[in-house]
Amino acid sequence: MALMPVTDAMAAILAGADALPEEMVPLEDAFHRVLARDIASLRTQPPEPMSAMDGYAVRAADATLGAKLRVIGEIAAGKPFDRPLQTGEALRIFTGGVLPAGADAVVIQEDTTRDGDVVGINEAAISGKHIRPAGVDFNEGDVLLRAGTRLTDRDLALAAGMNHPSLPVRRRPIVAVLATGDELVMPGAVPGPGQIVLSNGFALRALARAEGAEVIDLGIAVDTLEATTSAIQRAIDLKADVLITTGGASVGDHDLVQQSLINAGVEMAFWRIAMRPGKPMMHGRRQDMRVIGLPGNPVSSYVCGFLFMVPLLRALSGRIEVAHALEPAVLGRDLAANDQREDYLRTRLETRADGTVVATPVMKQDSSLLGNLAVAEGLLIRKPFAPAAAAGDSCAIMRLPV
Ligand SMILES: Nc1nc2c(c(=O)[nH]1)N[C@H]1C(S)=C(S)[C@@H](COP(=O)(O)OP(=O)(O)OC[C@H]3O[C@@H](n4cnc5c(N)ncnc54)[C@H](O)[C@@H]3O)O[C@H]1N2
Ligand code: MOO
Repeated sequence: MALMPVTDAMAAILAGADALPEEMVPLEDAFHRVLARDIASLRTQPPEPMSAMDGYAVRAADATLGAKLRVIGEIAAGKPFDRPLQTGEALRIFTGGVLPAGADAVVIQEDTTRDGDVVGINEAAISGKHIRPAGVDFNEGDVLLRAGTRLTDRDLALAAGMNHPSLPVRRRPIVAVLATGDELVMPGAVPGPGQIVLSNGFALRALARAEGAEVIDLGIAVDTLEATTSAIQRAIDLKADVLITTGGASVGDHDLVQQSLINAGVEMAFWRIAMRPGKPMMHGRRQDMRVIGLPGNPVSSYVCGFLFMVPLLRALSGRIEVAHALEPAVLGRDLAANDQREDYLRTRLETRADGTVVATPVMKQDSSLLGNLAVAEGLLIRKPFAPAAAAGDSCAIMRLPV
């Protein structure tokens, strides 16, 4: 059977992956959530011209070097003055105070000498200086946050400034993660003969959480059709949007995931892709639940989770950009010609003084090597049948999360 190209696999996984429904959340809970709609400002900021400094509001034409102006009152932030400034007058003003009508400049207090209700001007005023005009930040109706944005800390401050106490965001995708394999024990246990410690789920759940997902750990299913099918049924009962399985994806007698998925009513879309690591990956759907069946090898499961699960979660979250960014780099060592599988090499990255990124793939690329995966800062992509390449040749990389 021909292996499915990586781009076709990605397209199949993303087909129809529309954004989940929207919900309103208080601003305090909106960090890193994805906006469901464009957000327009409910107010103009600042609403009126305001002083940027502590000093004196003046008419620039009056406040020439050596001028003496009569101080007629005081303006603090939130306490405007109720009459316009006349010729020869000044108003004591503080940062954030509303500039009075008639005034067109602020002289900072360091450039003045105060004597009773008279202020001496030691530095001529310049019209407009130290004034923040109304709307200099934004105006009512300005759309400053776009649907599909993953809200940063600064976005929350902006939304607050625009007077939004809550924001419409997309529901978080629910991701259920199931490990399969008789040989698996949890970290901290004493493994029996031939047993190994489960590692895949930890990276995959962290990856999903970092994309804003709500995560359910379905634990470990032993290698029987009954145990695997009933764990898959739990994901269905818990209304998972995405089910991630690891292991049991290949052709061995104990690789039961595909049959268990079919038994649980999942319609399979593909099995086996032209990719290394990750060849036995599979994908299917049961109504709204999407399934990505990842290989058991720890590196294969992580690389495929990074490559396919992350964009799927971004699409379900309504993000504008779902694909991982590709960056240009140069090879740090020679590479042999590639075969028919698109290769995702675990690579160290180093940035030279001139900004060039040098990608040096780790020497051992076996898909069981957790140590080499942990030291890798990126993945170097080699197209199927790429010819041999030499150190210094250009290449393309994706950065792994930090
Ligand atoms: N005859 C063939 N054999 C294999 C092929 C093939 O095409 N023909 N493909 C190989 C490739 S490529 C991969 S990748 C693996 C994947 O196989 P499975 O998805 O069936 O994975 P398992 O056999 O269940 O496990 C593989 C390996 O990974 C360990 N494992 C499993 N789950 C976890 C976990 N949660 N945490 C840590 N380690 C885990 C498991 O103990 C095995 O050592 O198949 C090749 N074989
Ligand atoms: O393709 Mo498998 O994922 O290399 O070990």
